[in-house]
Amino acid sequence: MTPPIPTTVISGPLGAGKTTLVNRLLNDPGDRRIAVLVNDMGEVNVDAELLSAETDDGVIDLSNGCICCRLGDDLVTEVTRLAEERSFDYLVIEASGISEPIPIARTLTEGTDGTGPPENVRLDTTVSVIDAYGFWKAFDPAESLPDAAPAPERPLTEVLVDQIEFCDVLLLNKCDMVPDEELDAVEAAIRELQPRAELRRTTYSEVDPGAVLGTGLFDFEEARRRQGWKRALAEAEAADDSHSHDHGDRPAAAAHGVESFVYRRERPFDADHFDAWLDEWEGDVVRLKGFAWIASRPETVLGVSQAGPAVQAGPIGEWGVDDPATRLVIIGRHLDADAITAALDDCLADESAEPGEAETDPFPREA
Ligand SMILES: Nc1nc2c(ncn2[C@@H]2O[C@H](COP(=O)(O)OP(=O)(O)OP(=O)(O)O)[C@@H](O)[C@H]2O)c(=O)[nH]1
Repeated sequence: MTPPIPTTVISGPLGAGKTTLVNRLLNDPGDRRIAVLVNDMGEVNVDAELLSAETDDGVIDLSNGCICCRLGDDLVTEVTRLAEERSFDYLVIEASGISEPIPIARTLTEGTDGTGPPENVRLDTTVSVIDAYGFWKAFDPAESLPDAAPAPERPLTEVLVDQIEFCDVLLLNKCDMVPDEELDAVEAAIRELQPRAELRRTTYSEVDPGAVLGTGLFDFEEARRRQGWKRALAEAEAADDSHSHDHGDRPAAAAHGVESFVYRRERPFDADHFDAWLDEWEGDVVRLKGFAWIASRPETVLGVSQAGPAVQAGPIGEWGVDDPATRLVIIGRHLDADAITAALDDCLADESAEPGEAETDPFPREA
């Protein structure tokens, strides 16, 4: 059997420099023959046109939908067809700026409901291109985010956080537009969200093709484990402990006002108060994730995930063997950890209150 074709998936927010990177790869593929599958949201695939203007062939257009959701089956069909043609030996997929990388990786490794996984491709590397210049703006409540998001329930900040957290290689692009000091701050924040990926600072996505093609860095099992709540929290807590006891390499983050801490309490929240607190986001929390214990549903583990202003919270299981306890990792810039801790403490349920169902239950809540 012929070996499966290695594939790199490139994600990143709108305008970050993905097409610029793909053009570079097409122009300088080394000894590889590359095909590029481009996903754009509009009916006309602008990216495919920009690319095909520079190269004659090898660019395949998958438009008018998002490959991370609606076009999953099309993605499998198309990569299978391409791989069968064998007129190339490396596949690059450029996702649209609003595509979430996890469903794409899942489609390529597990298939969709309608299809099995494409057998003749192998996910080799996931790359995220992040715009250093636009980074803080995505979290700034004063900035109006582009309202291009086709799925209002999935705000772009949340997609951006996914793109940062789920990648093997992260290109921090547009470094020419940002002073070094500010770049250090952006990099420190990204490192809090994504400690593992190979991070490179780039201008016009200039990178050695070997850094993003054929790296062999994608590890499906590892990627799946990373998505798990327990593991994510355990790692964040370990990092938080090392933070307080041994400063390690974290002064860089602290020096730029980027920090993270873990809020732990063995007392449940009042559901309405906690829900109201989640609404009061003031722009300093970049990311919050973890488990919450809610008085109105004492058996239920409430998973909480906030990316910038976007909050999701809903039941993710029962406490079972674990003693119920709230543990939230909070990452942000210029955070006032004491004030946040005090505000969260104000949301704790009255100790004399009897646990039981609330009349109105604010959870689950979607972003
Ligand atoms: N100054 C500067 N401009 C850049 C850099 N990288 C890309 N650009 C420009 O930013 C714009 C967007 O770049 P693209 O490569 O099209 O971005 P994209 O991520 O493919 O954008 P979408 O397809 O809309 O999601 C273009 O005008 C690029 O020339 C960079 O490092 N510095």
